[in-house]
Amino acid sequence: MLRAVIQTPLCPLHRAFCQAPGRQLRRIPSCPASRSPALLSCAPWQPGIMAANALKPLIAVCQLTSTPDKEQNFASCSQLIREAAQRGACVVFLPEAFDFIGSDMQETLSLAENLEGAQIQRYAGLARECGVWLSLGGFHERGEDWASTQRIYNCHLLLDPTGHIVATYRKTHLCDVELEGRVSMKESKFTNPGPEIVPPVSTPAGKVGLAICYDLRFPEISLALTQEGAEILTYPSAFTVTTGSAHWEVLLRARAIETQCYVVAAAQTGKNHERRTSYGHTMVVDPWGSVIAQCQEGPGLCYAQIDLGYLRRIRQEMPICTHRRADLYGRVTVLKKPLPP
Ligand SMILES: O=C(O)CNC(=O)[C@H](CS)NC(=O)CCC(=O)C(=O)O
Repeated sequence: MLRAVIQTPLCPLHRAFCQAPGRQLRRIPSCPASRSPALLSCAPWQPGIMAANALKPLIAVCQLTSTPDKEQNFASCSQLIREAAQRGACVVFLPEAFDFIGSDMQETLSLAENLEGAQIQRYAGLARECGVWLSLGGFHERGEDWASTQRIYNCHLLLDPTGHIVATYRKTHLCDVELEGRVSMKESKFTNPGPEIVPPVSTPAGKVGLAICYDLRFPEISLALTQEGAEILTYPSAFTVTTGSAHWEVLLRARAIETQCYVVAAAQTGKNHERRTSYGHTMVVDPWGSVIAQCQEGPGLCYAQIDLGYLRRIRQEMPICTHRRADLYGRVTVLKKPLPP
């Protein structure tokens, strides 16, 4: 029983309960993380659980309904980040377009800022104040070439608890998709593709590989990041309802299973503006492919504990990375200097 408790990613409520000496671990029905059957079992508190929890850092994943109103979006994000920090999360993940979702291309371009702008400054302040790492998925960034291209980048930033930007990844696969009568997206009309894949970054939860939304459909990038040492793959997203209901969970679990990484996917949910609704289903998948946390409908948070011991055991017991046949199909890696297209 103790074993089951130690291996179970406990939500912060469970964790708090579990750490109280002599208490029973109980299901808390209002907790969105308590979906998996393992979380519903009762177990007596035992010494050692606290130590085991300390080795399994807690992460928080945010689900939002961004609109064109930047102030309102910041207020929503900061509330979630504060709540996550209070519950003890060390890394907080925000979805693609956490800053805003414009109602048309012109509005999107006019609301975009550069990395030195007020928006990122405010998030740096929040990271410092709360003492957390922040994964800011999909910031609408006016890059250095803004004046000449009049296009932005879709930029995923990682901030450390001092508010420093420790990594920036600019979305490399742009979503140009036309499903007649249902979905129409032409991201390349207002976005430049990122020039490179960024090596994973060490955080207290593990080594984080950065990607964004539509990148999820390209297993090559997840494999390249894993071969560079990633333990946690991140896909901050704003999936459509049509494609999300068909593909979202399958793709996330497939990426987790084939790379043996944790997969963290913060998502937009609900009605962003008159003509846009996002799929939601923010989730965390473990390296075995189990969904260990998931948000309900609407804005909110879910939590998971990252157990790198569990990840290592899976990779040891099923060492797929040593079974690759690079002699047959080549090797996918992060190229320091990408080849010209
Ligand atoms: O444009 C913004 O403001 C924020 N960015 C997005 O919403 C992006 C580009 S349009 N959306 C996707 O990539 C959806 C992918 C998707 O739905 C799929 O792969 O099925």
